[in-house]
Amino acid sequence: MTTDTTTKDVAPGANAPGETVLDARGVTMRFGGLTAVRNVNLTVNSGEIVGLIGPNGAGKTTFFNCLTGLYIPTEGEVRYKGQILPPKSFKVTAAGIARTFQNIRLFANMTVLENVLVGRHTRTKEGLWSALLRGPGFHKAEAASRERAMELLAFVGLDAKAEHLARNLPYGEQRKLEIARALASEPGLLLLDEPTAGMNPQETRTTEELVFAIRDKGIAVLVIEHDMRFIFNLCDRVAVLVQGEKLVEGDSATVQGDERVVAAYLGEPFEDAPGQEEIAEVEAAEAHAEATTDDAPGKENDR
Ligand SMILES: Nc1ncnc2c1ncn2[C@@H]1O[C@H](COP(=O)(O)OP(=O)(O)OP(=O)(O)O)[C@@H](O)[C@H]1O
Repeated sequence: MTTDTTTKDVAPGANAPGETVLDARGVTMRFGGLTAVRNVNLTVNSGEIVGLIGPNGAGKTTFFNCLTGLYIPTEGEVRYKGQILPPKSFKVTAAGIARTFQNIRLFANMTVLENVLVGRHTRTKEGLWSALLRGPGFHKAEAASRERAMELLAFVGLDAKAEHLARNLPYGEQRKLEIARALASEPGLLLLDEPTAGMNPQETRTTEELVFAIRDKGIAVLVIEHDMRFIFNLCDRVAVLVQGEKLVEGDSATVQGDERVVAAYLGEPFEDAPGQEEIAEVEAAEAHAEATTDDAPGKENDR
């Protein structure tokens, strides 16, 4: 598979340099008694690839859902290029945010090209009557849409498979098709939810190149991923969510070197973690208790 990542031209939804593309403030999402996301602030600027990492159940996908209108946050607000986002997925897509899903959501029995054409509906101006009557306006718009869809398929390296059924693509290519479909709405911000899940190392590397190429077209990217190598190679900034809260945010080196992040990934407590002195004290107390127990009468019966 060849991914055309050399094209440096600018995408129709491209952002102006220096622009704050996404500004999420104080986002909290509760499900009954469970607070899945708590008071999270996150910005994504033009030209950036930002990573969102955290252990399973940390609230990453819930946060994505709050950004894309799938959930209305219990508290907080989300702005895209300064405008508060409407609380409906299709309106968020029309505003300029596109996403892929953790579990692939393609139309399995449609062709690769048709899947991308579906992704273009928010950018197609032709109305229902024009489509039904199939007038000249419709045919012109349809031809332009096809041309753009084929460009996007070439961009992700799937143009040769345009007429294949989506369900017949290998898993890694289905993930790329999802990205092409998301790009078809001409976004300024692309959210990727675990884009390399289930991929082999070679596919992961081409996905990495593809994300860089998307950034180079002027589209900002926010990506959730469990593959740390992928994240730290790719991202300008990484935010770490743990138990719904943002624990750390910074460049790859800062985040990788933060001992709270290491602790969170190992499932150890990260708040008030004991220092060397406390550990030595506890070990001494345990040794003392053991010695006392060994001397105590009746210890054999206790075992
Ligand atoms: N619709 C929902 N109703 C109730 N609880 C939910 C809902 N969606 C998510 N949760 C809970 O919110 C918490 C965060 O889940 P979420 O899927 O956002 O985590 P995640 O970081 O994306 O995890 P993973 O890495 O495993 O995908 C979990 O405890 C989950 O069970």
